[in-house]
Amino acid sequence: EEQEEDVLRELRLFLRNVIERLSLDRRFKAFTKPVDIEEVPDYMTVIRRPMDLSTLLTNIDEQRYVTVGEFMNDADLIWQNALEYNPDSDPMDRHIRHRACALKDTVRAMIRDELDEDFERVCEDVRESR
Ligand SMILES: COC(=O)[C@H](Cc1ccco1)c1ccncc1
Repeated sequence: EEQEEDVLRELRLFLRNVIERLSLDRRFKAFTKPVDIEEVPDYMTVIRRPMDLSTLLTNIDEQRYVTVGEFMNDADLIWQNALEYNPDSDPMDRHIRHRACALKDTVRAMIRDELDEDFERVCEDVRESR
């Protein structure tokens, strides 16, 4: 009902703000758009579920996330894919893995510091009611 739509609207506003702030951080430039499969032709053979910040934003606008947990399942793909596709000891791989771990820690810190646990519980009740 209306109150449920108000909660989901507030969730989308919170998640869009998280994405906006991550996208402004220069460390996370490589994660802002899908990996270019012209530049990296084997990417789709290695990574089954590509994810990036612009796709997360599209998913938010398409109302795919009813809880922060559902959002985190997709957000985690960004850093998990980066660790999986760039596993070598060469400096380039180490650099993108360090940035992927920074992305993971930053998202988790934002949610821990800024998301009210009662609000997330209401979102989970909405998910269970559907
Ligand atoms: C999330 O980004 C990636 O996984 C690509 C993979 C990639 C390899 C070659 C071109 O792109 C990446 C981009 C920048 N620096 C390292 C790796």
